[in-house]
Amino acid sequence: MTLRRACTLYDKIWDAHTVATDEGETILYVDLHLLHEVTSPQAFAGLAAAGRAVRRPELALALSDHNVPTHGQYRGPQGVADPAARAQLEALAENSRRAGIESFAMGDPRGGIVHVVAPEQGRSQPGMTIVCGDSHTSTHGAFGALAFGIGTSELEHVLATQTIRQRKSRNMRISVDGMLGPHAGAKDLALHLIAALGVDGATGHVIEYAGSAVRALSMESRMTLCNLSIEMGARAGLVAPDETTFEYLRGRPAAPTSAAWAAAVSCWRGLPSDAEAAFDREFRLDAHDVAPMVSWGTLPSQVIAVDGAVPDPASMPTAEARAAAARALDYMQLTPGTPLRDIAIDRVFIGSCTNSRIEDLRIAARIVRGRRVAPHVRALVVPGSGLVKRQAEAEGIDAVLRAAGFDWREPGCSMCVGMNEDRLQPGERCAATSNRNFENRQGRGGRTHLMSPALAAASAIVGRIADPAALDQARAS
Ligand SMILES: CC(C)[C@H](C(=O)O)[C@@H](O)C(=O)O
Ligand code: SF4
Repeated sequence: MTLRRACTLYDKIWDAHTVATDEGETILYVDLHLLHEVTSPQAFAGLAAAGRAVRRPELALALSDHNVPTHGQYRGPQGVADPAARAQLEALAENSRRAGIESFAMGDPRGGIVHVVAPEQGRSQPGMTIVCGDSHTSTHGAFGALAFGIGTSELEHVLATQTIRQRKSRNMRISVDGMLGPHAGAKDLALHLIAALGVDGATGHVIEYAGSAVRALSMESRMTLCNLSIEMGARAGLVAPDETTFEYLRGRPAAPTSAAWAAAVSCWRGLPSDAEAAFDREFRLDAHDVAPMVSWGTLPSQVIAVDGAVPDPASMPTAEARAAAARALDYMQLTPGTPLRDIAIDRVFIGSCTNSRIEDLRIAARIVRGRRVAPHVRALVVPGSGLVKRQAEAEGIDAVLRAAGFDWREPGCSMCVGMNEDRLQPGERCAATSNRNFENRQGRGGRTHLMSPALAAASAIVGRIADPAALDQARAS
């Protein structure tokens, strides 16, 4: 009898992709290389300067997402006013054309945010190694893939060799059991975890999310959860593949078909961590304890339940936390003790690779149906891809949102990062479904409150930070 070491999902993917080891580092084979226009131009330029070719163009996919305007995309890069943005978009189109890398042009309905499009096309699959010059590459871990962000010089190396040099991380399991409450979802779970662990809480670790509450999540929700792993410092976040994963992938353009599908599924079934596998760290959470969450500060860990009040920096446990909270409150122009529900907002942004998939838009539409956005609020919905947009339009979601007063746009990163013209004005306060509430991120002087699509939709209607329960009460009275 041979005794096999009990392995985690992470171990299995790591071992299967190890090409060589060298002085404590491992050369991993890369199955999928995702590219976008902001971090790739220098890598292609470096490659060209070195006279090297792209080794496996068929294992890459390039998307224009950060800089694209959210209207008139059919005009292509020529329609982009900002010359620096236009140059990056043109470079991506030209570089991928030359290298033979699949790329969806601006305005192609298959285009959109790279972390929405690759799963939607069936390119992100269980057991893969996936890299991209973007921190939120962790999103693809929802498929049971090892997916992480890389820097521009690494990007050039992947283009040239289809491998990446890595040091293995520690492995942490976060087990969430029980049922999430009616208005709490994957976003609230992720924000709760970031608050509990801190923005550096998972540094040096690859997280595996497990437990009955995680198993019960849809693929869209698993992507939201894995997306935010990076905001607690993790190298990557994974969910073991299961029937939910296979059902999502079945029939997608790049998914295997017929006999190859059966073979792939049978291989994917062997990926989950062995029952006896040991993790370097374990963290457990009861899903009942997760409330709808809202950020009050300028870090994704500075969050509290929506029925709470702005905390007092003096109540923080360390001098560092007190200083960070005081600075955050100054930037956010908030006073300790103010109930979150009393905070008026100017803007609402429903979008980003965290929350712009069809499930997110369905939730928003369900909440705003038959209601109106508060008169002082400007609200924006940016679907994550052209196909999400189409699907939403087929379901009448756009009509519901437009009737309520939301602006319905074309796909891209948009106001998540303010690299196109969708930005907050100085001092504006925004309820946002994105993942980072850093100073100036959504526009210079802009103030971001992170929350779920359900809360952002409810906040748009009330004109203040709100949860859907507040709307139910208003309707009943
Ligand atoms: C532009 C890009 C490098 C950046 C990232 O890596 O995350 C962006 O996507 C972000 O969300 O801040
Ligand atoms: S949507 Fe936001 S977080 Fe996601 S890749 Fe774009 S800028 Fe980064």
